[in-house]
Amino acid sequence: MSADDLKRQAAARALELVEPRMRLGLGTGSTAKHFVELLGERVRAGLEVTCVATSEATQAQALAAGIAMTTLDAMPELDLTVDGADELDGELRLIKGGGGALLREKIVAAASGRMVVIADDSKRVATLGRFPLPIEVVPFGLGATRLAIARVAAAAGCHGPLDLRRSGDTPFVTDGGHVILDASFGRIPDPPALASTLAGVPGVVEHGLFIGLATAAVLAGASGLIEMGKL
Ligand SMILES: O=C[C@H](O)[C@H](O)[C@H](O)COP(=O)(O)O
Repeated sequence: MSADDLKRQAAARALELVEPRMRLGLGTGSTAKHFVELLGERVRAGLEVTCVATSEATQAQALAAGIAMTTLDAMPELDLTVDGADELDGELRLIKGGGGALLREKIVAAASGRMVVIADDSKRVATLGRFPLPIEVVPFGLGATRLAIARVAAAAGCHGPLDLRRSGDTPFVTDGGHVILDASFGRIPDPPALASTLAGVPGVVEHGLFIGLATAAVLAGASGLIEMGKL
């Protein structure tokens, strides 16, 4: 079975959690894309839900699928968000932002009563950090912000290059107009400590550590689905 088949299986399991009239957050990435596709099929068959997207890409996909979309301004509380992840550990702590959507994803997850992660089981790690941690920063003062991040990260036991993400010949720009530093730490010994110290660096808009946000996960692997937390 391909990784894409596994992602779809995880998405299909999460779809079972959706009930009529729910307020949903829709994630971003190749796994969340399956969820939006499957949700669209249910909506076209008569299911009523209202959704908020975590990126312009997901917004466009959802609208094309016929899903009713709104904003967190009109609907500031959501019942359930279903989203992918780049890594998750045994405590449902995540690294997100491989697709650059971490800021909106975190805002939407924080506005949701539940956040369910869907992924293939290759995303499960013992210690976060193998996947480079995306850190969204404002372009102004990038050099100074990068140095400050390196210093606070070292104090939290994290060392490694902070690479400006590129899209071809130019820096990758997020939906919010910011840029991303991908931090190749290898391992993050204390994710909550790093998360809080990064949040205090001027110029850092958000980082891809999601701590205490995911309430459950569905991981699809060759031997079936593994569920973590309370679905
Ligand atoms: O910014 C992107 C998101 O955090 C994605 O949810 C994450 O990168 C996982 O994406 P995928 O399902 O494509 O592996």
